[in-house]
Amino acid sequence: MALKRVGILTGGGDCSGLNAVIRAVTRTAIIQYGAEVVGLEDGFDGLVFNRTMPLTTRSTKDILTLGGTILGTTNKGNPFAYREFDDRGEIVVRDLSAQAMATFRSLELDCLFVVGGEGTLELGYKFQQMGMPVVGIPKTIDNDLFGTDYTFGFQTAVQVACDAMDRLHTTGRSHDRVMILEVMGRNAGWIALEAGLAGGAHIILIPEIPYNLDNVVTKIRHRIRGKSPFSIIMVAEGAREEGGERITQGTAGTRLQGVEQLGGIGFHLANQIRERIPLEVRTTVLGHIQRGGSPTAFDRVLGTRLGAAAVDAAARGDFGTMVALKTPDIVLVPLSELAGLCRTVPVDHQLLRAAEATGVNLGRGAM
Ligand SMILES: Nc1ncnc2c1ncn2[C@@H]1O[C@H](COP(=O)(O)OP(=O)(O)OP(=O)(O)O)[C@@H](O)[C@H]1O
Ligand SMILES: O=P(O)(O)OC[C@H]1O[C@](O)(CO)[C@@H](O)[C@@H]1O
Ligand SMILES: [Mg+2]
Repeated sequence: MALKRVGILTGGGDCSGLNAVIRAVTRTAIIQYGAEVVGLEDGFDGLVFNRTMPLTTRSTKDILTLGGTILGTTNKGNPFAYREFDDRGEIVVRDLSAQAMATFRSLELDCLFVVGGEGTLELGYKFQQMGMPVVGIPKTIDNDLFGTDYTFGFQTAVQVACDAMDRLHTTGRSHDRVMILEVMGRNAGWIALEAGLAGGAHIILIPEIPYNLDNVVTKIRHRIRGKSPFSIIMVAEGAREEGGERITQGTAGTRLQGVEQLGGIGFHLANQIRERIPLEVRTTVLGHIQRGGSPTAFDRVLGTRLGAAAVDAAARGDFGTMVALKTPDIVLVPLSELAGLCRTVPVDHQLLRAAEATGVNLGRGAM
């Protein structure tokens, strides 16, 4: 189909590479199809409240290397259950999806490119079912989307976490300490696992494998008896002890989201370990540093490939799909196959085998 006017929004937590995607969509739509491109601001809020910005080759010319998203984003603001404070300070929940559909029609868009993780893409799928032509583009540092080898943003987050590990190694070794690094990932351990392997962690704890504390302590004691007494532990924010609960910071600050904010396992683990070993224990929480800053070359290339392929898919009329990396190709996956699913690390994954084969303790089984 001829593309005249297309829209794009970015939703969920930001990550590196979002601007590479925005640039690729904009340039492909203009250069290949002569279309106009409309940016929706702050995720689906832009669609609900008609907040837009024109995107051109000029306005996107210096953003390939830029972190964040020039469109803005939010991990709140579900238009199907929009939470706001009323005059009395009480939370009211309203369905604003019809308002979003009305904006879409008034903007005379041929389609909407929805760049997001599983939460944002589920919303995209709901709008697709209401008649909006949607093409999804998989984003998230968590790498927890089915259907794609990798989401963009993940490799950059892993690189940042790996750099942090390298630095913790030198200080940990110098002081003979146990150094714990807590990383993001929500309910998936991908960042912890890949960055832990890349950074030579001695212990990696992920949500998919509740850890046995005795096991962890045994590994540390084993190292204390050896020639390198220090230990480096990588722990995912969603990790928990066998029989224990995930540790959270309560609900998000504004109370408008209701989603649990994870974090705190690094300090909890430090307290658990400290009592049982003769070394000092220190915790570093990497936090949003993983999401900020310039994307790695891999994420710039992946974002550019996905953005270009998404526009080609729209021009063919392939709506209700997500563009995805199936190495070495970019393929299309139906949004219906992804909705509501979260891809966690399978407990028999080869990455786990490689970790244990090389002596990394995963909080389970032998050292
Ligand atoms: N299961 C769900 N069903 C419908 N809407 C959801 C669901 N989970 C989250 N949302 C909404 O989707 C939006 C973003 O969700 P979420 O925070 O999960 O981001 P995401 O797109 O998955 O990206 P990331 O996980 O990288 O932050 C928010 O508006 C949130 O309210
Ligand atoms: O930006 P916020 O609201 O603190 O969200 C943090 C969450 O978002 C992510 O960075 C991306 O989904 C998770 O890894 C993390 O749990
Ligand atoms: Mg998500």
